[in-house]
Amino acid sequence: MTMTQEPANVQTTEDAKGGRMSTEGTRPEAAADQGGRAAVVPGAVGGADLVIENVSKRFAAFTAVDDLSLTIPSGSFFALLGPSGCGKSTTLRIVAGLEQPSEGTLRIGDEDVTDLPSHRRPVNTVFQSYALFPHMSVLDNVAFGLKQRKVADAVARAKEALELVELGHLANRRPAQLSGGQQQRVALARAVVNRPQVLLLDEPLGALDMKLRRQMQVELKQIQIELGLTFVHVTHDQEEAMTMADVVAVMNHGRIEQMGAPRELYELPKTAFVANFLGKSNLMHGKVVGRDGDYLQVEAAGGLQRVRADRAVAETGDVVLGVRPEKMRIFTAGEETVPAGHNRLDGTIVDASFTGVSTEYLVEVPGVGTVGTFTQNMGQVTGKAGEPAVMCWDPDFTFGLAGDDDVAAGAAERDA
Ligand SMILES: Nc1ncnc2c1ncn2[C@@H]1O[C@H](COP(=O)(O)OP(=O)(O)OP(=O)(O)O)[C@@H](O)[C@H]1O
Repeated sequence: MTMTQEPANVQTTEDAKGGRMSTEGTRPEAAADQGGRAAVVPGAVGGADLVIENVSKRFAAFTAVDDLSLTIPSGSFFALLGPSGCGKSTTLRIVAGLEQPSEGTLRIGDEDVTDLPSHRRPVNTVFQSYALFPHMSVLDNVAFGLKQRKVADAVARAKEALELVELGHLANRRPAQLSGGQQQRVALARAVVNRPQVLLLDEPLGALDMKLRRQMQVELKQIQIELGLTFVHVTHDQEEAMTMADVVAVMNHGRIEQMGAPRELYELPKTAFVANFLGKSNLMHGKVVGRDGDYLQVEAAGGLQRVRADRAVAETGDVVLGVRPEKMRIFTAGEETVPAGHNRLDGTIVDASFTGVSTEYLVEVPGVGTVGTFTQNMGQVTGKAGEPAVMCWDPDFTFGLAGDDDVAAGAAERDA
């Protein structure tokens, strides 16, 4: 592919009237360069709050983004996580200005950017496809946008950006002479060389193999911390979102199901979709039948289970109880030592898979279905398929969801 012009996502920092951006006042690192445009001093730390208010996007009768409101704080690493088709790329494209919202407004810092064309927004996007110019050196690729705008120290800034992604030594190569991971770093250097206030990343690591992907996740996070920029990262990879982001928003059908720090979302999901899509959960229907101090007593799986009231979305009536597989212990029936007050399930092992580090069990529990758990390999053998088993867990690990929630929601999407 030969590209003859700067990609549309490359930022300029002029506003629509041709003057400097009004956000300059909030960015001490901004300074005038040639041509009267705003420039950013290399090495300075930037970033701005991104505020999305009541944004919807309809394609004919189909609603891809449904009344989305959120604030992404300056300098944070934010992940939009969701299955294919949930509307995350459309959201990113709206922020980038590549798609116009049907309704709603967007602000970056103090600036309403809803009607600003893409190239006038203080954002840059890194896509899964690197879109590098094949006939140019790595350095020229990174310097291209700055040179187009006649920025005085374009080459020096491009070199600095290449150093940031640890590719300074390959500046004279052509993209075809780089690995996929290296090409993606060049794309990243090209995106950050202007120091945009918000960097958008649309599945940027999607084309890389798993090992490189994990390595790049760590590096991207380090670069974000170093730059202090607001990063908005779109991914369908749960582990990627949790590893990298300060805040994760789980999207489903154009809406945010839940938003929070990765640990908070994982430990206390508020919907079955989040419980199943972000890691695995064992979910079971139950009914609140009483209260014991801080705990709700719930009739479920043929016994009385407990959940802390402050970890349940409803305190009366039908509920769905959930627990993560790693929070449970499993015993061969008759050999169980279930601590007092712990929740308990009785069932029959249908599969025991030894994986080296652990043994993973699938246990059929009457009234619940298949429950998954595992034990770390400490040399013990707990049981095999066909044998009765007992599982238990500390009730403090239980979470309570709405009684009419679909216990299968999000599981198929997670495994897709
Ligand atoms: N230009 C368009 N015209 C019609 N429908 C569209 C258009 N762009 C996106 N859609 C639809 O909007 C929905 C959301 O698309 P979007 O690309 O935002 O999803 P996504 O969550 O990023 O998924 P993926 O991970 O597969 O890219 C999809 O059902 C998609 O088919």
